[in-house]
Amino acid sequence: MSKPSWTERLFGGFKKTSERLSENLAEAVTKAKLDDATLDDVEDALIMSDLGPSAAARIRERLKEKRFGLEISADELKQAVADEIAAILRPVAKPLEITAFPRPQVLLVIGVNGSGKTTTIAKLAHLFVEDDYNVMLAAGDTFRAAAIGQLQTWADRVGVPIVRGPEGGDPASIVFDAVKEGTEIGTDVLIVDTAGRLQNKRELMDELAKIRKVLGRLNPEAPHDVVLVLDATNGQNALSQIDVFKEVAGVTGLVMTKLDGTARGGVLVQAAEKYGLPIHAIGVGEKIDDLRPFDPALVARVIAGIA
Ligand SMILES: Nc1nc2c(ncn2[C@@H]2O[C@H](COP(=O)(O)OP(=O)(O)OP(=O)(O)O)[C@@H](O)[C@H]2O)c(=O)[nH]1
Repeated sequence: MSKPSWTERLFGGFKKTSERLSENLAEAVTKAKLDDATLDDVEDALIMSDLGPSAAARIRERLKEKRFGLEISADELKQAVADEIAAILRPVAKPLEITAFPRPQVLLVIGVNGSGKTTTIAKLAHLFVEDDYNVMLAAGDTFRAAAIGQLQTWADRVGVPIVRGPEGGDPASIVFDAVKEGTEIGTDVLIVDTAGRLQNKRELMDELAKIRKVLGRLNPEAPHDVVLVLDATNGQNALSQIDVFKEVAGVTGLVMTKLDGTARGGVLVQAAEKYGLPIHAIGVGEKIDDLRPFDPALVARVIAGIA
């Protein structure tokens, strides 16, 4: 059997989310014409699918403006909802671009333990390597020896160099060494793993501030990107992490992981609507090529359950 295409995997990954919304929308259309009762049901369906009250109300209003009193089938409704979801997602879809000069472009990757941070770093490295960039990793999560080992394994698998220090070592000095070494060997992108311990905001803030200070000495523009990795299966909790990390770490963009196997993919729309932060990519599996740049029209269709 041939390997499924990325689109097929995306549909497969989002299956639970799209089934939920698609069923809820189909149930909403019990009358031929779009009236207030149907719009209420659509709004409820969107909220139940984790799109959040604000995006749901916005989509309801847009549908009302465009279609009120007109005949609409379940399929047309799904398409109309997909169009509105795409309109919310489009402004935030922004792939990570390597534009920094001087190089390397420094990406700090943050997120709570288990969010998929390490895997996402490896997947991003793989994407950049595929685009012919020279990539280096820095093991700035020195809190646990296992985290350093895990990143090393991924670096070997992807075939990129890694700068690491001992467990409990100083992340800022590892990042400093990495930028120096990266500059010498012509690295385009330096991806820095960090210990995203939200349990202690102060410690995390201090650690990131120190990394920034050290980086700033080498290149005032660095870090160029502060990417927050979120686990979609955490639903609303993932969204509250945005609030905290925005305040603590100056997040510049998001990657949402584990959109496969959750019915909560709607949180992606909620995140887009509520925060307006760039969404760089989405993760739909554990394999190295299970991360792709974020395509709003495709994702909107998948969420609305249009094959
Ligand atoms: N299904 C699925 N699993 C994922 C995805 N991304 C990561 N994972 C899995 O989630 C688990 C945690 O991923 P890690 O990358 O180790 O997460 P981390 O945030 O670095 O966590 P720590 O290693 O505990 O700091 C691993 O088993 C990954 O394989 C995804 O998009 N989909």
